[in-house]
Formats: sequence, C-alpha cells, structure tokens
Amino acid sequence: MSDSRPIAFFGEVMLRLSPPGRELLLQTNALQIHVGGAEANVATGLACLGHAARMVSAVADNQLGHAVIRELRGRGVDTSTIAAEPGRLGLYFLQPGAGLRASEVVYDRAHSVFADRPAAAWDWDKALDGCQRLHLSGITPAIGPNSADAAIAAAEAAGARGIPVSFDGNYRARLWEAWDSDPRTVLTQLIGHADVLFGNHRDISLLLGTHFSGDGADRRREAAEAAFAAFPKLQLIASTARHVDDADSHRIAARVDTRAEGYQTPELLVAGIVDRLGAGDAFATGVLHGLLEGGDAQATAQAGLAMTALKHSLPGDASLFTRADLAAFTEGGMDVRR
Ligand SMILES: O=C(O)C(=O)C[C@H](O)[C@H](O)COP(=O)(O)O
Repeated sequence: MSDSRPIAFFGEVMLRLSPPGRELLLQTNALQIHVGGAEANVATGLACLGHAARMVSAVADNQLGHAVIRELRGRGVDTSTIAAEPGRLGLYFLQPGAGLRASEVVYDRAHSVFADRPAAAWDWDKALDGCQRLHLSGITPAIGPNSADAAIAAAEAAGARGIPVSFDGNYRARLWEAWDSDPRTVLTQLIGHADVLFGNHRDISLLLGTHFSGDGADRRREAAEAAFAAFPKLQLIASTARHVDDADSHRIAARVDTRAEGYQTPELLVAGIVDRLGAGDAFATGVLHGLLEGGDAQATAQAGLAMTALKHSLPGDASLFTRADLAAFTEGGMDVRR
C-alpha cells in the first residue's frame, strides 16, 4: 500500500493559449485553452494515478482563476489551498513546432496574483499539514523575487517539519533573464533541501561549475555522483535523454541514479507527437509514482519513461492517464483495444 497522505505542490497555475493546428500564433483567429503550470501538471498526473495531491497556489479571483480551480478539482486535485485574490491570472502562449520548426513559448505572467504575492502571505502550516512530501520546481523561483523567497520559505518550512522535498530543475532562461536574478545561488539553496532532483548532467554542471568529460550514461553517473557529494540530503536524481529528430519524432531514454546504483532505460522512439509540452512533468509524475509504489531505480525509470511517452500523445499540459493506461502501455500492443 502506498502512502495515502497528500503530496503538496507549490507553484503558479496558468492558462495556456495555443493555435489549434500547427499554425503560427497570430496566423489563427482561434486559440485553444489549457490549464498549465509545471507543479500543477505533476499534481494532476499523480491525482489521475490515484495519489492524493494538494495544490498550493494563488489565482485571480475572476472567471479565469475560478475555471483553473474547477479544472484541477475536477481532476482530483485538492484545491483548498489555492487562494483566489484580486489581480490577474498568469498566461502563456504556445506556438507548437512542426517539422524542423521548434515550438515557441511567450510568457504573459508578469505581475500575476502569484508573482506579486508577498512571500510572507503563504501559510505553510496549512499548506503542509499532514503531507508526505513537497514538490517544487525551478520555475517558481524564476518568476520573480517574491516567488523566489516563497519557494525558499516553502522548502525551509518542509525541512523544519521533516517533510521531504522533490525539486524539478525546469530551467526557464526567459523568466530568470526578466529580472535582476541570481539563479545559481537560489537553485543551490533549494536543491540543498531536496531528496529527489529532476535534472541532467548539464543542470548539475551549471550548478556546480564542474565540467563532466565522459560520454553518455557514464557522464550522467559522474554528474550524479558529484551532485550526491555536494548535496548531502539528495537520494535520487532522475533525468531524460532526448534526441529530437524533428518536432513529431523524438527518441527518449529515462535515467534514475540513487547513491547505490544508476539505471538507464533503452531509448524509446516516440513518433507522431501530438503535444510535447508537459512531457517533463509527466516524467516527474511517473518517477514519483514509481517511488510511491516502492520501486527501485529500474522500476522508477521505467514508470517515468512510460508516463512521458504517453503524454506526447495527449493535447494539453497535464498527463491525465490512469493506472490502467499505464498498465496497457507497459503490456504493449498499439492497435485499437476493443
Ligand atoms: O513554462 C512554464 O512556466 C510552465 O509551467 C508551463 C508548462 O506547463 C510547463 O513548462 C511544462 O513543462 P515541461 O514538462 O518541461 O514541458
């Protein structure tokens, strides 16, 4: 039996606006709307797999914010710790890639309710009450000084209560560059609280200022060992290796390193991609699911790979797959099930 206590997710929830097909953003006169936000995506993914997930956030007290809360609640996420306050909801525009044209994201989230909320306004006693884990990502501290302080306060509050923290690096250059930020110091501080880190050898290299000279899996193991040495609380590092052939076809392997062992799955061809956004969050969902089920490095990496592969087939940011979907994927056989 896995732990039934909720996992708390702290981060901004937004709306994503994107053209229906492969059109350019303003070539179209219609935009599709999806709820997005890295931490909310993982919360949704885990809720759909039957785990208790609690979203800690703040949205606009208007139709948009209320719709976001309704959507998350409808997907089984506990929304009782989402504040609705006067102000604006963060948005982002996605122009999906096609062929050799890459996808583009335009953020429109400055001065959102979440970004402008003072760090002292968050109630960590309520947010973390009864939780088994807190999940954070590198997006929250990138949003601006209030949310950087709030992310650190969240990690410290979890630490003070003995609640483990998982951290997804999710480096967003465009957010960090928009203000007078110091990503390395802030991210180092946050990862210092984490027992689970989602990040690859490049993220670790940037954090530690170390160059890892090996190749492939060896380089990832070398980077993981350096991170374990630098961050005493860290117990597990998970990453994907993604080769982009074109917008519709990627080859992906999943890797999990613990202090004792490293396991990397064979590369999986993910072709016919419908929507790549949220695939990293689906990977985190799978890895956390694997951990909650008591899996070892191999089982955890395989669950991460399965969830990320499935997400590429689904429009929208969040992974909505159930345990039955995961089992069907693992059994194989891609023809119609009837
Ligand atoms: O960029 C942000 O700030 C967001 O939170 C929007 C998206 O929901 C995530 O970025 C998806 O992240 P990936 O799973 O890495 O594709």
